[in-house]
Amino acid sequence: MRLALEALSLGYAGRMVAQDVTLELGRGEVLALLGPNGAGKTTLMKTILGLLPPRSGNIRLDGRPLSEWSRRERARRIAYVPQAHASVFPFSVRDVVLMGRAPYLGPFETPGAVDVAAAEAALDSLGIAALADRVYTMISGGERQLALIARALAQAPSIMVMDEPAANLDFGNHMRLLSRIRQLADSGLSMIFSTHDPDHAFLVADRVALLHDGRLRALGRPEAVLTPETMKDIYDIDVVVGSLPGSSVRLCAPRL
Ligand SMILES: Nc1ncnc2c1ncn2[C@@H]1O[C@H](COP(=O)(O)OP(=O)(O)OP(=O)(O)O)[C@@H](O)[C@H]1O
Repeated sequence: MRLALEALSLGYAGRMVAQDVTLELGRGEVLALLGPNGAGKTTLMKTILGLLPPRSGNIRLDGRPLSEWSRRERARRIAYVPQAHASVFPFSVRDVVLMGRAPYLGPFETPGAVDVAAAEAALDSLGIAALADRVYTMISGGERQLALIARALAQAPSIMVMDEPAANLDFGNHMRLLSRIRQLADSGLSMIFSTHDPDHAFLVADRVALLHDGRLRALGRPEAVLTPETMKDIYDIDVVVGSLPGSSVRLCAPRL
């Protein structure tokens, strides 16, 4: 098992966000993290990344407690894609992506040919090679999001944790990203991504973890977890779940 959360409690000083979260993530598995605003998705991701200590319980990476991994070792295994932010520093997109190579460089070492090649390959694989020389602060929110995903790919991790990765993307890039997530998983990368859209889970996730009211309310295959009953219970919205004629993919539509 790549990642195991064992009876994990998470939160901030004086504020418990969720308790008793137990789940495992296997090689090449895609896990979608859903839950209402404030349910604790970002908090859970920060805890998995070692940015926030667990309140109790354990996290194991490749069977070894996360607390025993050095920051550098951890960064070679887990990459994080935050929500696109506007950096204040006018780095080129290529340099932002090259930052993903930091865990492989010594303290004063500058990136070499292998690092540049990894950055270029990551940019290429997302179809944004043309952005390489643009200034990160002067591209669109969606382009920044793709650059951050390229940075994570350049890091060559075995697990990628993504906070609403499709939030800023147009419909085309959105669908291309989801299919890229599936391809990367099929090549062995394990993925956790948060989303507010149940259809994202239906499209690419192997399993869904649903956080609500301080608990892991459900964990399982999208079709087992994202039912009209659960959606009503969690979001107080009536939905229909089904497939369009000629398609096997399930979709979730509101009954307004
Ligand atoms: N730095 C912090 N200190 C204290 N409480 C925080 C902090 N950041 C978030 N919280 C609280 O922790 C809870 C979980 O927040 P979190 O950001 O993990 O939710 P989320 O599921 O990612 O929400 P959203 O869907 O709105 O992004 C919320 O009640 C939030 O107010």
